[in-house]
Amino acid sequence: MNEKAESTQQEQKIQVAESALALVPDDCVLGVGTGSTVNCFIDALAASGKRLEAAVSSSEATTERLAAAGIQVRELNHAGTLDLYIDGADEFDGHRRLIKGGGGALTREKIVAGASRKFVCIVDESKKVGVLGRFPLPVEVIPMARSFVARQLVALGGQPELREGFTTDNGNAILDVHNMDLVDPVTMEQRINNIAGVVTCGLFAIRPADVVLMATASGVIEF
Ligand SMILES: O=C[C@H](O)[C@H](O)[C@H](O)COP(=O)(O)O
Repeated sequence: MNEKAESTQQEQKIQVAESALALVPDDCVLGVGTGSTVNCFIDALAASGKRLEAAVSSSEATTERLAAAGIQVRELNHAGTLDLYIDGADEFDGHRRLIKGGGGALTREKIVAGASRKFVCIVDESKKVGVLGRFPLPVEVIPMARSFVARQLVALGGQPELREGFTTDNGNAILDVHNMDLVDPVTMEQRINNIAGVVTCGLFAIRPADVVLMATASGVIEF
C-alpha cells in the first residue's frame, strides 16, 4: 500500500471510529475489541469524555490502551451481559459475517462478542468482500495439537501456515489458513471449531455482527 492510500485508510479508521461513538449509550457496559481501528475508537472515546459503567476488554493490548486513556476495565466474569460490543474486522461480507484475528485476538473477541447484546463492527472500505477468504483465516490452536490440527485443515481444503514467533494472550499458537473455501462460512466455522485442539477460528458467521459501519471516501455506510 502506498503512503497516500495508507493515510486515506487511517483517516477512514478515525472517521468510522467517531461515528461508532454516537452509538454508545451513557453509562453502558461496553465491550471493546482489538486492532488499529479499535485503537482509533478508544482514542475517540477517551477524548469524548463519555461516561461508561465499565469497559470489558478483548485483549491485553486493548486493556493497556484503555487503562492509559483512564478508562477502567472490568473482568468479563464480573460484568454480566454487555450492552454493546465494538470491534474491527479483517474482512466482512454482505451478510455481516466476518474474518477476524489478524492481530491474534480472535478467541477473546468471540467470547466478548458472544456476551454482548449488540455487536457493531467498524471497518474501512478495504475490508469488504463478496465471499470471505481472501484474508487467510486465523485459527487459534493448543500448541501440542498444532500438527494434528494443520493436517485436519488440509483435509478441509486449506493451506495452514504457522504464525511464527507469535503466542496469543491465552498462550496458544495461530495457524493462518490460506485458500479455504468459505462459500458456506457457517458450516466451515462449525467444522473447524469441532477439530480437537482448536480453541476457535476467526470466522464470525454463526454469530455475525449486528451492524457493520464502513467508512468510505464519501462517508460512513451502515450494513
Ligand atoms: O485479532 C485482531 C482483530 O480481530 C482485529 O479486529 C482485526 O484484525 C482488524 O484489525 P484492524 O482494525 O487493525 O484492521
